[in-house]
Amino acid sequence: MSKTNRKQDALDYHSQGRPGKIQVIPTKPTQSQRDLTLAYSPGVAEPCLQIADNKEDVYKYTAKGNLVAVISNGTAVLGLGNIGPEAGKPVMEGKGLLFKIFADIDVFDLELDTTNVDDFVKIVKALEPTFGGVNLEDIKAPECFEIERRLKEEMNIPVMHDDQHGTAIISAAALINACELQKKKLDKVKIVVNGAGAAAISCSRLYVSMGARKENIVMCDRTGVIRTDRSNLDPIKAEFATSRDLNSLEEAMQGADVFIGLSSANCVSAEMLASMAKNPIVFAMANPDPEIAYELAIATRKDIIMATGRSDYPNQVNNVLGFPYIFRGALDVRATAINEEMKIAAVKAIAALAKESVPEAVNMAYNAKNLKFGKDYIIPKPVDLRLMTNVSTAVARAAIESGVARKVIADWDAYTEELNRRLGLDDAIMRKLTLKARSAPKKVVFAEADEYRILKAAQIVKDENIAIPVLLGNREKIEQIIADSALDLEGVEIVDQMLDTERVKRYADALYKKRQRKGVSLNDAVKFMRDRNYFGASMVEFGDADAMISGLTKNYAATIKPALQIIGTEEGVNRVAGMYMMMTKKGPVFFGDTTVNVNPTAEELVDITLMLDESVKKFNIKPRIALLSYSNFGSNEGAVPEKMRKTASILHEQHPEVLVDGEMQGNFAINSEMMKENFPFSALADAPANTLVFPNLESGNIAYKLLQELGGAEAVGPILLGLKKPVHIVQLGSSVREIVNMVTIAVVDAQAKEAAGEARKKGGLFKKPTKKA
Ligand SMILES: NC(=O)C1=CN([C@@H]2O[C@H](COP(=O)(O)OP(=O)(O)OC[C@H]3O[C@@H](n4cnc5c(N)ncnc54)[C@H](OP(=O)(O)O)[C@@H]3O)[C@@H](O)[C@H]2O)C=CC1
Ligand SMILES: CC(=O)C(=O)O
Ligand SMILES: [Mg+2]
Repeated sequence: MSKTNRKQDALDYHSQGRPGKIQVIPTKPTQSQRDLTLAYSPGVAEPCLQIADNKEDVYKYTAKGNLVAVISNGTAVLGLGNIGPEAGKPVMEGKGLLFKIFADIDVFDLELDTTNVDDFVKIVKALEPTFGGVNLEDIKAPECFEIERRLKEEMNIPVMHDDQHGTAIISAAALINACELQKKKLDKVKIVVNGAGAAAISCSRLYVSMGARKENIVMCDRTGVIRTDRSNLDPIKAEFATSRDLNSLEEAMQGADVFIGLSSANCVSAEMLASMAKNPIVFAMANPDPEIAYELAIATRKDIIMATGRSDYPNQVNNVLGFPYIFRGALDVRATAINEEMKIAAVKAIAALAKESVPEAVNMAYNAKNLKFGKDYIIPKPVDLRLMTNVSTAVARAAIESGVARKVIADWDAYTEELNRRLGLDDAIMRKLTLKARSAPKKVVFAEADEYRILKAAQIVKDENIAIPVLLGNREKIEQIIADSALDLEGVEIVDQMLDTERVKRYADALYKKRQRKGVSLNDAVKFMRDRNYFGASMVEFGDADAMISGLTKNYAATIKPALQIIGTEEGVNRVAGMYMMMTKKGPVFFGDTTVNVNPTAEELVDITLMLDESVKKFNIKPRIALLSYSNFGSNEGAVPEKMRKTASILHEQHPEVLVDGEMQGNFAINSEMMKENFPFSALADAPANTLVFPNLESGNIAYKLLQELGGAEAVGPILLGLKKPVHIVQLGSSVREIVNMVTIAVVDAQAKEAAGEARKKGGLFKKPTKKA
């Protein structure tokens, strides 16, 4: 894309539709006259009076606790300089947008038409009743230092000048990691800082507090090197003045280990970079254009670690990685300040996160195969949702421990869940299942281990200790993909069924015994074992693995058939069925059958309902089951309503312990108020259904797919019900996240089946067959 096009795109982005980037949205219902009476006069007087009695109640009855002011006077907007408050507004709105999407914090951006420090301080101070925190932005040095100092002293809510401290926190995290990768010690490195403004001074101060030596720092401004013998030396710049005989940036750069650019575009040359020490670290952070272009820098030095403030190159060192989460943590404990302890906690959390395995969603967002801690990935990416939990939690903890919190967090797991919920990641169930899986990880055989996504999922479940993966397939091919994608699967067992003649024979013998009267010869059985779905299912049957995952590249029937022939259904169960756990905004809802039975009879639907009932209980959820149709309790005639009615009647008669009702329409099933008003006799009148039984495969399948695409619900499944041992089949083309979810469920399923087997054995009801392998 040409530069002119990009310019027009950026202008269009801001001007099209409703101008600007943010709007205010009510958080309470406003449909009825009653709502309006409560929202405004007279109802609103009640919270007013409560707050008048107790000022702290402002946090209870208003948006204050989640509202941050982003305040600027436009005197140092990005690296564009003093362009004024109106011209700075797009940046401040942009920060508002980032606060919201990354940390669910609401922002009013305020652009003040004053360069006078006293006026600025007076205005902001008077805003304290409105806001939970203040983010000062793009105010030039040296005024910014006094403004921030005075506001911190005089205000009782957290105040942070982000260009100072946000930048310092992120760049310090990046610097620690870059030093480690370049094998340099922070207390030894020679640092050149170009720029002596808000960002540069604060970054240098933080590096010193983290171990860098002041005497190893040379700072430059527009005039050149800041020397102790400079006349009229600004007292803040004097803090980093050097007594060394250096006159220019060019001279300062010679032999330096680290360059920190917080100045303006293109003021560093290739020659300057070439003169730096071995394995240099260069953070050219001026926005929007860095001190030296990324391409030029990496072409000049092969041994460089290069970072910029931009999102379109590797290593974006930008304060966006910090401010949303620092304020989130501070607001959540109602901190009175953002202090050094909280900043250092943020540095450590960000630096540590870069070393953890990268979620596939992040890889996908950057079109990367497998981002990994290294020269091109020294700090996390801004889209990494784990920043929210890791950084906010670290900041909140530090606030409590350092005594600036007015609210204490007692249950940190619940807090983490709350943070995830804010991001719409309300998959508490999946997290609980993950914990359960981790408590006793099981051996899971991956039948399609020559697929990158399967291998990436195997690495994740191994890293997270959810399962012990076994990779089934051509060894050479698997090892090649692992090497090409830099996956870490060291020590993981690979089974190549083509070369494992002993097991092929053993498994084929068993299959032959089972199927010899169904047209399968021993020769056929041996041939079948070359198919990984037959071999994998046999591994599970023989106890060589506890569960199998397959189906990514084959259709459902091709995977399910071997499992049925080799493993078979559970005792007393005549069929298998598929269930989806749909993660909706209203919590998890289970859908069945979505995968196997095309047009089940009422009797077959009874079996399916009982299987769903059993399975939902395994998730520690009390099933509330609705039998769906286009009719409510006889309101319409037709084959389908009749079938569902018959299913309900058999279940009510033969299984009164199951909480089920029908037939009913989908909206009544999940809206208990509607149900109560119209059908108060229904078993689902008190609370909505959480398990939906569909009359046939097409309705179930269509419903879950539409909900996934239009409703934004995550689908976990299909969870195969009814098999004696856990075989789970991921959908054709599933994502890594979906595969990991299925492995987690397979492990929990294996644990449950093992426990049920033990219980039966103890009760003498069922003698477990002795394992042969
Ligand atoms: N990546 C990130 O996250 C962030 C990047 N920044 C970037 O850092 C830069 C500075 O921002 P901020 O500190 O807020 O602004 P300030 O106005 O407070 O400071 C700017 C400083 O840069 C110096 N400077 C400007 N041009 C040059 C040059 N060619 N050579 C040497 N020094 C120069 C100025 O020198 P003098 O004192 O002589 O005028 C001044 O000291 C901007 O480009 C901004 O985009 C800032 C915050 C975050
Ligand atoms: C990123 C930022 O805050 C700046 O460049 O000013
Ligand atoms: Mg800024």
